[in-house]
Amino acid sequence: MAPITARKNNSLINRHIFRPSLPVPCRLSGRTVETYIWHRRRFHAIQGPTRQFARDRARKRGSTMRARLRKPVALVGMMGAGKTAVGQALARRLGVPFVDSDSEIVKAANMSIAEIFERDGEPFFRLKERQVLQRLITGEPAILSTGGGAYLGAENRDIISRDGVAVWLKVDIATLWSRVRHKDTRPLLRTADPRATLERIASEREPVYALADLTAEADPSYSVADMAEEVTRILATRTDILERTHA
Ligand SMILES: Nc1ncnc2c1ncn2[C@@H]1O[C@H](COP(=O)(O)OP(=O)(O)OP(=O)(O)O)[C@@H](O)[C@H]1O
Ligand SMILES: O=C(O)C1=C[C@@H](O)[C@@H](O)[C@H](O)C1
Ligand SMILES: [Mg+2]
Repeated sequence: MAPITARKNNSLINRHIFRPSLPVPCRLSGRTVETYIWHRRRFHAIQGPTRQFARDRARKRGSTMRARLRKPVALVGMMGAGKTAVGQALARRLGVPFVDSDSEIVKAANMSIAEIFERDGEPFFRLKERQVLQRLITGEPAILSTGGGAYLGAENRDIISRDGVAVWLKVDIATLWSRVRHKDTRPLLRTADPRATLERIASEREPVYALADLTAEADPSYSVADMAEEVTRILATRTDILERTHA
């Protein structure tokens, strides 16, 4: 019989460790059997805590997943706040549909937002935005990402609060700028000094965004998933919005 090399022994051992139902490799050399036993002991030592950890994590995730959204949630806030990116992650997490008012306008018009602004002007865009919001807030639980300027209109705020709740994604200027600076798709930032424009718009709008029912404040270190988790936590502070169905 050809001698079993150390490398071959290891792969055999691994197969038996991860598939313990396989017959014990009793024909292996003494050293291999010792190593095998050592690995199995180690496997059993780590198997318990690892499985417990996996169960805890699944339970934690499961409890979040089993929370039931009771109303439509409209994410509001500045360009680059993450209404679209976080909204998608949040909808997946809660198992509800995701809709985006900007995308719906683009789809309906078959033009980009910049093109609509250019051809028909901002007031026309705002009119379409209001009509789209009215259509999207159906009363069914969903996550609705609004355009950055949508919440400024009093009529839009009424549309949102009639059936749903508004959550402000509050993000500092430096973070917003780092996210929007590389794209020129936002017509309001096509100015000589887009950063100064962003700052001005943010300071004018903040008092209005602050009228939202809830505020989720982003830490600059948050990923999209972290922010979705933070919004979930904030929503869960209101049982009329997010009902936990699993402790
Ligand atoms: N928490 C985050 N961490 C990392 N990147 C993010 C985060 N939130 C958003 N981003 C990124 O920043 C960019 C802008 O985000 P997004 O398009 O979601 O903003 P928005 O609020 O929908 O803006 P707009 O009002 O212009 O539609 C995207 O590339 C997105 O992936
Ligand atoms: O902040 C805004 O006013 C805007 C934000 C985007 O979502 C788009 O709705 C559009 O570019 C206008
Ligand atoms: Mg968006």
